[in-house]
Amino acid sequence: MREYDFIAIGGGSGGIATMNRASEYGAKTAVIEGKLLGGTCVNIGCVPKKIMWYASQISEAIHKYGPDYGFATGAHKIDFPTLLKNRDAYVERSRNSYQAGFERRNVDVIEGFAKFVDNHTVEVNGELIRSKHILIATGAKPIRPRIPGAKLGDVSDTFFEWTELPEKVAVVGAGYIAIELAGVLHNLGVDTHLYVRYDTPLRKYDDIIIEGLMQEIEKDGPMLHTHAVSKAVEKNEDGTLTLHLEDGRSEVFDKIIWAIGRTANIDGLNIEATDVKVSDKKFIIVDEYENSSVDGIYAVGDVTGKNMLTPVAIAAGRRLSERLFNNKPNEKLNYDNIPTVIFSHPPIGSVGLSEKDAIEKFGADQVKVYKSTFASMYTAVTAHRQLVKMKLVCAGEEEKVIGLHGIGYGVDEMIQGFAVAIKMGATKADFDNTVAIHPTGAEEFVTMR
Ligand SMILES: Cc1cc2nc3c(=O)[nH]c(=O)nc-3n(C[C@H](O)[C@H](O)[C@H](O)COP(=O)(O)OP(=O)(O)OC[C@H]3O[C@@H](n4cnc5c(N)ncnc54)[C@H](O)[C@@H]3O)c2cc1C
Ligand SMILES: NC(=O)c1ccc[n+]([C@@H]2O[C@H](COP(=O)([O-])OP(=O)(O)OC[C@H]3O[C@@H](n4cnc5c(N)ncnc54)[C@H](O)[C@@H]3O)[C@@H](O)[C@H]2O)c1
Repeated sequence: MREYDFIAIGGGSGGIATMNRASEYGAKTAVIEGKLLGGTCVNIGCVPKKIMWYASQISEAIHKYGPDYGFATGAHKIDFPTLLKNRDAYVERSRNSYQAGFERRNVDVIEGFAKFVDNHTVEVNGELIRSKHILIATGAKPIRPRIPGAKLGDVSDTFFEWTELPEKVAVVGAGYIAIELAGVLHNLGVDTHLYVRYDTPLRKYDDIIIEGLMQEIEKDGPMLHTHAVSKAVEKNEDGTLTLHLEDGRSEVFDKIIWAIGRTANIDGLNIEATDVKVSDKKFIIVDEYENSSVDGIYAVGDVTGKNMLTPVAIAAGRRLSERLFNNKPNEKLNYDNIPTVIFSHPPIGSVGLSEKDAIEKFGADQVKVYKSTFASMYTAVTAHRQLVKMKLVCAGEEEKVIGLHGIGYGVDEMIQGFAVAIKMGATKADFDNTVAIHPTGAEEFVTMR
């Protein structure tokens, strides 16, 4: 039987980062991966998505803004196979880049699906592997609605397998993935319809973001269908799909994408062979130190259901290894003020509390809000003037900045630095004391009155 100090079940963002860090302190480690190293982010998530987003940005620049900058209009049609070839080659290079790091640090890679035998042993390809510490980092997977014909639709995983662009697509959902994929398809010229269950997408976000996104959608698409509850999908003789809603509405599409959330990926893990507790929604229950209910078994990343973002899985895993193998017994990830971006059109960035959450937490008299709306200079000279909307949420007499939100051109690249300031406890006065960079969109965050 092979023996290790620490093994990761799952070679995605969390598993890889955790084992790499542990091995730097001398731990004997292995990453067990059943499919492709790099997991969701590298193969069917952040990376191929961002490349598709860049492609859609280029398309937007050519067709929407280009003509008013003097560039010729006309037949700039996307060559989809070229995009896919270059996207997939980049993904493969990213995946292969892990190998050198593993070799340098002596991390073993075991190809195959792991399943638990007991609290300290897993089985892979018929071989038993024992480890003092075991990390569950098996990620999450997309869910489909429980309605007739749901299987006829795609999910984000299968979206990345498309070899041609359909003419007409329905995207069902109101979160990150729905907004991002609908935006990509719409800007690549696909007739895209977004179906949400309530009034707007992204309902958990600050009002200013929802307002900004709704304005853009109403002005420029994709076509939004609100109060839309899917009832069934039917395949037609010509191969198209009809999406039926509860209220009797229906429409025909070439493809339907479900983007209605993700659930923990623990099927086949034989978690029942351990004493690890899982939540009603099948996420692994962990404490603030990423300990499961069993001594020596931990979980990080999407499988815990906490902030499903790649840098979160990485940061939590690295801190876990610092705690276990570098004598830092109190090391853990602080989940407050995690910045995040939605790669919509225009992009959205957010860190800290929304105005609503801040008022709930501190009371309305303790919260002061600064807002700004202006036309992005990039679009202002064109017929497609696009607004940038920004908000600072401040608390207490000293006006500590506890929330920063924006939607607009370039916002995706603005948020990271401001997140550092917020993490350090910056006040509105600190923002005001920072000299602006002109002409940029970001300068607005330090000049609001
Ligand atoms: C379409 C999409 C776009 C996204 N875009 C972004 C983004 O822009 N920015 C961002 O921060 N996050 C983004 N995310 C989220 C991000 O991909 C995840 O938060 C991140 O990948 C989580 O890492 P993880 O290690 O927890 O799991 P994963 O990366 O999912 O890795 C889990 C791995 O475990 C393997 N596995 C599962 N079971 C077993 C088993 N029994 N034995 C062996 N191996 C097993 C799987 O094959 C997988 O490779 C996106 C997600 C999706 C779906
Ligand atoms: N840019 C990024 O960082 C990025 C991009 C993509 C995904 N992610 C991560 O992946 C996670 C999962 O993304 P997601 O978009 O699948 O989930 P999500 O939780 O962000 O959104 C799911 C949405 O689907 C809606 N919904 C649920 N059931 C529905 C139904 N039956 N019909 C219609 N709508 C329904 C929900 O109201 C919710 O708005 C995100 O929470 C995020 O953490 C991050």
